[in-house]
Amino acid sequence: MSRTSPQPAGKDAEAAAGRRGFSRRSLFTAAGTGGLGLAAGVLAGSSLAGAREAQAASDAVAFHGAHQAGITTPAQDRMHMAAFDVTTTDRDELTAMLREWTAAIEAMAAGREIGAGGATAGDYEAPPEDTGEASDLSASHLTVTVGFGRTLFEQEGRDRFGLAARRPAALIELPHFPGDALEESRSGGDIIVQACADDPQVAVHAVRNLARIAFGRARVRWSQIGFGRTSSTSSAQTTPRNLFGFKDGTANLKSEDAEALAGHVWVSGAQGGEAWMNGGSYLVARRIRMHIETWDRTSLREQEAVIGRTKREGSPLSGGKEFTAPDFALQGSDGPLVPADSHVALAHPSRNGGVQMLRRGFNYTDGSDSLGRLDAGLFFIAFVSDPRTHYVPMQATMARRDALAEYLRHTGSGLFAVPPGVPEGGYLGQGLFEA
Ligand SMILES: C=CC1=C(C)c2cc3[nH]c(cc4nc(cc5[nH]c(cc1n2)c(C)c5CCC(=O)O)C(CCC(=O)O)=C4C)c(C)c3C=C
Ligand SMILES: [Fe+2]
Repeated sequence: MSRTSPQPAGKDAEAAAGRRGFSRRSLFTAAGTGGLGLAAGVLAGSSLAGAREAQAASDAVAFHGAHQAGITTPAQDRMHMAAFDVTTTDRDELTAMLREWTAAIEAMAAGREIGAGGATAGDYEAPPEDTGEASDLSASHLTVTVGFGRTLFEQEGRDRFGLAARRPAALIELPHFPGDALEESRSGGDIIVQACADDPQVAVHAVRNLARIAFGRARVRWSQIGFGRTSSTSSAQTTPRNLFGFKDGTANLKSEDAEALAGHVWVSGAQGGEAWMNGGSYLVARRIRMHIETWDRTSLREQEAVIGRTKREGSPLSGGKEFTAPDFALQGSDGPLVPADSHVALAHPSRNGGVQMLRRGFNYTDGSDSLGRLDAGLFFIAFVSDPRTHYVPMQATMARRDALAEYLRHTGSGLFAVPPGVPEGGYLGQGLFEA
């Protein structure tokens, strides 16, 4: 459909630029220097445009690859995670949506507006293809990671999309753990979307636009915004702190450790299972409310004993510096220097059959409750090669024995199969639907 309303000068030129896929930031900057007509001219040829394009590209994370971005990508500062329930019963509509999502994610990750018309250069009588609130922002290291929940494959005995036989055995229903206070409205979902960026508006824009594209085929079941990373996933990053004030992520798996990632994060043919998951991973999400006010009335001695590390440096209580390995055998006058029921003692690989996980969680705050207590905590995210061996046993032990458990309440939960990365011309989950 062609435009029927009067257009501002230069609009056609802008539309042409849009169809080439303009970078959000370069268009904004150029427009700011003297109107859209000039913007088109600048885009067409000046070195300024080239510089801006380069700048936008410099904080873009590659979308295509063997694995999806947003797993080993250095953890960004902000997150918006959304779980979707699929509302269509038509498999072709579902795959069409995944194709449209793939194109949209590819554009947003590169710092471009979605679609040929973007936010302003499309059909004047139709809703824009991009909502526009990120139009003057750079890519901000946006990554969007997509996974599939158990209910996509089978729900209440129904094989909804002819996928039941393709559900990986590792995509289990997580068991109930002691102390769980899970809320249905914060748990589960057919599809998960994890959008991470260094600018909150870019992450929120990504989820909002995917929800808009999904209209009539899927709807948001729950979503969570996280505002501060609680882990480092690269040895180049400093260790951040969680809302209890402790360094979190010290002993995390790092993206530089390819061997550990191969063993503990990526699904491989060697494990057997569904071939469409090779190169993928499993995302465990737990919304863990932290009893902030109780913690804040707890002595520093007790806080450190609960974690098993010092608050200032994050060093193990057995001595050394932040990255010194804890010595669980070293005794003090009252028993082990790192208490046996401390979080670190119970989570350490030596106590869990050698398993490790890639933690990628975020702090969250959702205001205060009716008693004036902060509704805040850790939105725990971990990527593992098999949740049956790499998450369930550890969580079961912690729920029963971890001194930290007294200060926590798990209120949301989800487990999702994250397929491998998308090759050029492919779409998210293609191997599941087309093999
Ligand atoms: C089941 C897995 C885990 C949950 C759930 C979990 C929740 C949780 N953790 C902290 C704070 C810290 N965790 C730390 C280390 C740590 N935690 C887990 C696993 C879970 N944590 C692991 C595997 C590890 C690493 C253990 C090791 O190898 O030494 C630390 C210490 C610093 C660090 O290494 O990251 C802190 C602090 C909170 C507050 C929390 C729930 C809200
Ligand atoms: Fe932990």
